[in-house]
Amino acid sequence: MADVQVASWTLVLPVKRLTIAKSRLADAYPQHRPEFALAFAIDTTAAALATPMVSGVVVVTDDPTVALAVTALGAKVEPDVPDAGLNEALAHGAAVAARAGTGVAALSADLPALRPSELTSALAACGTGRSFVIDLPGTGTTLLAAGPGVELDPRFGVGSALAHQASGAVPVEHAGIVSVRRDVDTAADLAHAVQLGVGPQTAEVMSLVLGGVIGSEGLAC
Ligand SMILES: Nc1nc2c(ncn2[C@@H]2O[C@H](COP(=O)(O)OP(=O)(O)OP(=O)(O)O)[C@@H](O)[C@H]2O)c(=O)[nH]1
Ligand SMILES: C=C(OP(=O)(O)O)C(=O)O
Repeated sequence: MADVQVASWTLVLPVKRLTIAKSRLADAYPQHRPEFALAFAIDTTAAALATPMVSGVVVVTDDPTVALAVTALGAKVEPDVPDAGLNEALAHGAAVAARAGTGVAALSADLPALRPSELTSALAACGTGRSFVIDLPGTGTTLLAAGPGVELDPRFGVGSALAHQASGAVPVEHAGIVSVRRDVDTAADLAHAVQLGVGPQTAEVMSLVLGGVIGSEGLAC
């Protein structure tokens, strides 16, 4: 737990257009890749909104299906910055989120196993400055937090764990927050998330896949 805790957080979740999202799942799940991307975003948003320390969620997306689904859950939607990429989208979302006067944290929207209790632990470990959670592979970032009034300064992308550390953000203790660290990029990541226990939308798409034509798409390990 951080020495001085931030009581309330507004989270910023980025979601690409479903037509292009989760391209690394395309080989294993050619028919259900967009459905998985949508399901991950919904399950992540729902878990974030069910976390007591989270007072609001801003989803940055240009995708109308995602926008409709997350609005129904209670999230606010902000449009993407055209052709600017992930960090610009997050910086824009963070500027909007900061109006709440809370801490602001960017959270990957591909955490289908996310548990509110573990997100609570991760946020409780974030200080009043900038903190981040390293993904399970150990090189990326799943959460970047900034206390009230502190600029988020997101540096997501390949090697973002090192980039965030080099920019002065403090890594959060790993123990007990596996669901916050389990982002799903590949079929093997998805198999691991299923083992941890995924949210209802992802479970439903998975059962569609498993009930489909055996051999055309399957649970890769
Ligand atoms: N709004 C927005 N979200 C983005 C953008 N780029 C990535 N994201 C989201 O950021 C999160 C992490 O991105 P990636 O893991 O690279 O996801 P992805 O780009 O869908 O996956 P790949 O196509 O396999 O690289 C996912 O929730 C993406 O939807 C962007 O330019 N704008
Ligand atoms: C965007 C990131 O990675 P990935 O594409 O693996 O989700 C990151 O870890 O900063």
